[in-house]
Amino acid sequence: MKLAALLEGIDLLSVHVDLDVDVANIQYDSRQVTVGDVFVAMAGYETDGHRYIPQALAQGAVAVVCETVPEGNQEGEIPYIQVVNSRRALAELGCNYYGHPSKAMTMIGITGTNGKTSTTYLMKAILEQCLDAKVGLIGTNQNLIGDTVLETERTTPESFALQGILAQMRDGGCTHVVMEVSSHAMSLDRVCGIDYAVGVYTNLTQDHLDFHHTMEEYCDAKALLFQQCAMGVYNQDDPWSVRLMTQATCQRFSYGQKKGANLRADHVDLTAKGIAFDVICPAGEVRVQLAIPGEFMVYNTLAAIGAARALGLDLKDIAKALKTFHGVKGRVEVVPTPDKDYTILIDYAHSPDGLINVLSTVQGFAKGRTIAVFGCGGDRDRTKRPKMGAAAVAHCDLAVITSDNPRTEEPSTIIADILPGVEGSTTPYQVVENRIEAIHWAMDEAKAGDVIVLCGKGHETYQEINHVKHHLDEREIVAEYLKQ
Ligand SMILES: CC(=O)N[C@H]1[C@@H](OP(=O)(O)OP(=O)(O)OC[C@H]2O[C@@H](n3ccc(=O)[nH]c3=O)[C@H](O)[C@@H]2O)O[C@H](CO)[C@@H](O)[C@@H]1O[C@H](C)C(=O)N[C@@H](C)C(=O)N[C@H](CCC(=O)O)C(=O)O
Ligand SMILES: Nc1ncnc2c1ncn2[C@@H]1O[C@H](COP(=O)(O)OP(=O)(O)OP(=O)(O)O)[C@@H](O)[C@H]1O
Ligand SMILES: N[C@H](CCC[C@H](N)C(=O)O)C(=O)O
Ligand SMILES: [Mg+2]
Repeated sequence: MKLAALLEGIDLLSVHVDLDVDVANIQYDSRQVTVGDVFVAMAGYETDGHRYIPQALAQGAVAVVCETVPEGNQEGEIPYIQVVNSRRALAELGCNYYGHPSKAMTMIGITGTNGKTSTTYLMKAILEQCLDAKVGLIGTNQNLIGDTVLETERTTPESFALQGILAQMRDGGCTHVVMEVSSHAMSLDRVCGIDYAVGVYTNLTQDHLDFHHTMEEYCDAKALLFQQCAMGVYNQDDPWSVRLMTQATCQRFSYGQKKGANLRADHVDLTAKGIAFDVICPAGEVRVQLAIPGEFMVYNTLAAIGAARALGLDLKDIAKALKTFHGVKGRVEVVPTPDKDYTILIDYAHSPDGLINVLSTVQGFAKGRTIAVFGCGGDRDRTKRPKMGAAAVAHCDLAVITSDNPRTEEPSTIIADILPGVEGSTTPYQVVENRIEAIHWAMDEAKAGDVIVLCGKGHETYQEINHVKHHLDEREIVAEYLKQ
């Protein structure tokens, strides 16, 4: 593809390269550059891509896209294009390179602290059943083209990779894409160039303050989605929704349990086996049943119904589709414990609000004690750690404090950050630093009717320590210990 075609529509400050040159690929990591590529230099949080321009050129880059004039360009021999914002340029290059795949499909973007993954799967099931559509899904657990799985590292991939995935979805026959849009993605322009038919907001509670610094900044990052969609479907019961929608440029459709919501849940019935409620909206009323427990699932279900209604789907068809939904890996997932009189659940709660929600749900139906096994991720928001500790002991009967993904931090330091939130509570707790031993400890401790909730790792089948992912699948740990 010619460089000129790749740059179409992009705001350029200056051009110092032959635009007729053929481009093989686009790279934002110099280490990936091969002959014929364009290298996009981006300033980051760890380092600055502008530093690696010489390396990219040495490896055969035909042009560099950058924000500042490359160092060492005294002779004027570096082929570069200066732009205002490299991250945005990378996204726009991606749109051009792959032929704007998002324009060929109906795009649904879901944002919020908790519930994004759960809601994307609900939405995919609704679209497949109601429209017989082939649906692409992008999110934390995996990317899906219909039923074909693509592994993923990020909740929302970097923009260029994202456009590549969307192209695969378009070429694979998808008519709809449901995707999680993280706040990092909004702040770092990963979804730039995508026009969403529907944007969905679940909720906002503390997480990622290492990156966003304040809740206001975090909210405003998510709010950007509602300047990039035609219809915004939002949780009216969430206190941040007012601020979130202040800057919105889209049409609005609210959901919630309180009066005044455009889509409302009433006569909510919560049991150990799932949820049931009446959905009331201008199009009519229908009883919805879902085989996943938890009041938070009422909200995720409302979010998905709201998005489906925004696309014009029939309310009764939506309810029918939800009846057969079987859940998401690592979200309130039951682990087989044959011959045992206690239950084990795996869940992805990794924020104070996530813990409150899943543990209070379990306390609502557990016949015995609710035993929470949890830790906090390393290299992430430190201020959420004592709050997660306090949330856990307030909503369980026994807390087992352990490691999550320590990343580059000392596990004992992370646990020391959790403990101030736990101390002073009357709920007993035990520290077992090694996660496998912590699970064994909880299983040894469990009595008839108890429910052990393994929190935080959900679908993850690894533990990340010092940049290395070590295999750790909680399903296998339980199964192997039961065999012994
Ligand atoms: C905070 C954050 O999101 N950082 C992302 C950001 O990194 P960065 O800008 O700090 O990059 P950097 O390491 O400083 O490097 C700057 C530039 O120099 C380049 N470079 C670097 C070294 C070199 O030798 N050559 C070179 O060209 C890098 O490729 C990069 O383009 O841009 C990188 C390139 O796309 C991402 O890989 C990186 O994600 C990091 C790894 C990350 O952990 N992100 C997490 C926090 C994240 O995005 N999470 C969200 C939310 C999760 C959720 O709640 O669901 C997600 O969407 O997954
Ligand atoms: N609507 C909700 N409100 C609060 N907590 C929720 C909600 N939905 C799910 N949770 C809890 O949060 C955990 C994470 O849910 P889910 O994976 O759907 O969220 P997410 O927004 O995709 O998270 P991430 O940002 O890490 O990808 C669940 O395992 C559950 O414990
Ligand atoms: N997307 C979230 C996932 C956290 C999962 C949990 N297991 C942890 O490592 O904290 C993050 O990157 O912060
Ligand atoms: Mg997710």
